[in-house]
Amino acid sequence: MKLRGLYAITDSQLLAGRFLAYVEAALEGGVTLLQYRDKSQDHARRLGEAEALKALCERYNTRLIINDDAELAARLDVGVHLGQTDGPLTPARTLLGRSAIIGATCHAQLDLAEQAAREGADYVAFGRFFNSVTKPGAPACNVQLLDDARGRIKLPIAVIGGITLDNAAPLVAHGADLLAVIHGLFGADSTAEVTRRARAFNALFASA
Ligand SMILES: Cc1ncc(COP(=O)(O)OP(=O)(O)O)c(N)n1
Ligand SMILES: Cc1nc(C(=O)O)sc1CCOP(=O)(O)O
Ligand SMILES: [Mg+2]
Repeated sequence: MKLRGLYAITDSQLLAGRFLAYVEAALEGGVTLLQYRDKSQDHARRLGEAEALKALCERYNTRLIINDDAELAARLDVGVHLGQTDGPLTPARTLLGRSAIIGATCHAQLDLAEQAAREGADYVAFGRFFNSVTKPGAPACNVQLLDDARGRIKLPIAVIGGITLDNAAPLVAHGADLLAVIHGLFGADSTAEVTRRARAFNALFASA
């Protein structure tokens, strides 16, 4: 499967009261990867929501990724996204198997991406590219890094942080494969608007 297009990420606060409706609206518009990102310790709710997302993803032929939690990913037989403090990639690969998608946060550091590649990641993520409402304190990154990554990084590249329809096109032009978006997708007033945004993010790849 080619990892290219919209990478939708959930946010439990932003999606409170409209969680599945907004996720399904995004899936209607086209989502290459869907990440379940919930930073709480409510394990029962996390399991229930992740199971519901897995069922939705199966209907829309989208791959589900769990943020931070390789054990939950293993329980559901889906992929995982690991940051630099979320545990090593190698045991996660052993736990999840060869066919699972495993992604790694690399901030603005190509050496971290090369290390993730050596350790068997399926994609690397760079960010944050713009001011992020969701994670304002994330280290900053710019498109020069994407130019530098060309030739050095063979894996699909996800970009993240403050991405909207107004600022995403240059990232795709500079080689981003996956646009990882929370607020710029789900910070919308209606399900119809979420679907429209998802379609528009995907259209950026069609014209690149
Ligand atoms: C696609 C993608 N890229 C980066 C992150 C950030 O991961 P991390 O640094 O572990 O921070 P948290 O998301 O866990 O707060 C991500 N989740 N997804
Ligand atoms: C979860 C996350 N990680 C980042 C990083 O730079 O590693 S930025 C970020 C938040 C992404 O949400 P939004 O699209 O609302 O800015
Ligand atoms: Mg993390």
